Amino acid sequence: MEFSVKKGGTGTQIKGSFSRSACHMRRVPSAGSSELQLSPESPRVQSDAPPSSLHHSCAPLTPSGSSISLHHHHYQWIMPYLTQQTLTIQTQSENVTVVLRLSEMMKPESVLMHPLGTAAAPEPELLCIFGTGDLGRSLGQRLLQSGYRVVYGSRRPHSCGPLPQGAQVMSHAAAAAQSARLIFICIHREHYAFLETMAPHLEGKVLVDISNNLKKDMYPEANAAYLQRLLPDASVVKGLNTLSAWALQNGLLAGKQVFLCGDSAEGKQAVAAMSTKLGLTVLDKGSLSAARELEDFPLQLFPEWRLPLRVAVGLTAFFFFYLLIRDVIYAYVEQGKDISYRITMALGNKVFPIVSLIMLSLCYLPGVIAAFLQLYRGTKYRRFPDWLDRWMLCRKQMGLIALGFAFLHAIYTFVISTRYAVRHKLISRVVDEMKKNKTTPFDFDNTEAWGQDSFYMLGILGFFLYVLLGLTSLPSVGGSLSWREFNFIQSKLGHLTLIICTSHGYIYGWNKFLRPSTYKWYTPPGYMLCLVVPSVVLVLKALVLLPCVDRTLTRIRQGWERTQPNEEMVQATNLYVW
Ligand SMILES: NC(=O)C1=CN([C@@H]2O[C@H](COP(=O)(O)OP(=O)(O)OC[C@H]3O[C@@H](n4cnc5c(N)ncnc54)[C@H](OP(=O)(O)O)[C@@H]3O)[C@@H](O)[C@H]2O)C=CC1
Ligand SMILES: [Fe+3]
Repeated sequence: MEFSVKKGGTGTQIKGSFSRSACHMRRVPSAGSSELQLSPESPRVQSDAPPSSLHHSCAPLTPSGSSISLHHHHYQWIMPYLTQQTLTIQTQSENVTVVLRLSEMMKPESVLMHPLGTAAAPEPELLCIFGTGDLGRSLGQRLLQSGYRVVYGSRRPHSCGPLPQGAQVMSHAAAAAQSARLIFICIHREHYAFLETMAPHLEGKVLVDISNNLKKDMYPEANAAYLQRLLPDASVVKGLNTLSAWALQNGLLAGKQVFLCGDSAEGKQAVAAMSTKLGLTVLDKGSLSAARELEDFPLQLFPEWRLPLRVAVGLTAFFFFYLLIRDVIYAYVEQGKDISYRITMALGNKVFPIVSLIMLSLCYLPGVIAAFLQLYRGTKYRRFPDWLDRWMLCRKQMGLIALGFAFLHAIYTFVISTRYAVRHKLISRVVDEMKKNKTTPFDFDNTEAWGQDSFYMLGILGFFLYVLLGLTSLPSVGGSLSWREFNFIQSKLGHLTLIICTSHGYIYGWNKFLRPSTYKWYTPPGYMLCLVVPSVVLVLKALVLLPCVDRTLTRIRQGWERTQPNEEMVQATNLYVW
């Protein structure tokens, strides 16, 4: 922050320093130059607190009046020291511009030196809250801590229970009659009706509707719209309803995003300014007609996770029962063996990688479907079908669930060979071989060794890339990457991960594909089934990457259209363009 002071005067100069608790200024005999420079010790002061110390260098004052450019936060702080001076204080921030122009030339001897405490600081803004319930109390406490004055409107001002220290409480009408322009309605919607009787008191006020409902579509109109209908002369702003009393009380607000909507721009601006002071980040959602959308937000339960979770649960259930029948029940029925102990570990370690690989490929499938759709239509200016849109929007969640399953697979793989059943099988095999008097019980199969080593290598590499993809999908990591870097990792490395993991699956079954015993009850094994989707995705992706296809697709994505739209088509297309 830079300060420059130009002060009218005849060779007068001021030397001084400002600090939080004191101000020192003194006149210094003219040194002959013409400007007074104020240069703060810390060049960038962004906080609410005034600069801890501003040392002003000496310089004489010019005859043109004085001006100091300050951040508006410092304006209140510096004011007491500048009373009755010929000073222009200009503070510029997004929405505050304060210009004080005092008529006379600055007379340094008239600078009042007094501690900050005794200065006539402007009174903090008064805010009103209707309702002394959980939310009302927590909100009031937070507002008081942020430097506001708070007055409550209550049905029972004398018996409404403990309220935050420093707040006043009175009847609704008396509270509304106070100077507060913003009134927070912290009352359940069912009780709004009484507010209609108070219409004259609430005329011109900004009413902040924070209410939520217990479920969607409980009422024919949004709560805020209902409030506006009851009180047409007030400006209703819907917002802050995604906050909870608990978060307000515990101060967990910094950077939290809140939504606002309302028909009065001034009303919204006032609520936004207050919210910013509370440390919240405000997002304007437009007019009051968006109120229903805002009221539905707190009722949502992981909306973007719903589809991926359903897919994951569906696939897990399907493959679990499929493998249960093929492995455990088949062995019991056909061979009379009870291997049900495999349900817990062996079956799990088959289901998890299968679901993981299918879900990973489902992250990349919508991308290639979209590419083919654009190629088929010859334009990018037509909306994708809704199902494809929704699918594309939850790719990140699909990927993270796939990563979770891959983690489980990795952990299971570590312990699977240490199990009793495996050790027992191994030892019995050795003993059997010895009993049969074989001289070389441990024939070394080079191909088998190659196959297993490659299988593990691909598994480890695939898992590493999986984790890398997962990490870059975190907002804090992804945010630090450029778009090209992010795209490289999520697209190029993503497809590489898919290739490696699919190869891992192929190598697992490389010598089993043609064996008739693999197809128990004429069903293919799980790992074969799970290779279908990734293989299809990779083949389609390879087709998209063919130079002739890629060229056309790139042109389409740059805005080229195969057919010039005639008027009729434009009309039809307009329905799809977004
Ligand atoms: N609690 C939370 O975390 C959140 C709550 N909200 C919303 O805030 C609103 C208030 O919630 P909350 O504070 O939890 O609820 P409470 O039940 O704790 O408080 C509601 C307050 O409304 C007043 N009230 C009750 N009945 C009537 C009536 N018949 N006429 C007039 N006033 C009445 C009372 O205050 P008095 O006795 O002083 O008149 C009462 O304390 C609700 O709409 C809720 O959806 C929104 C986000 C989070
Ligand atoms: Fe594996």
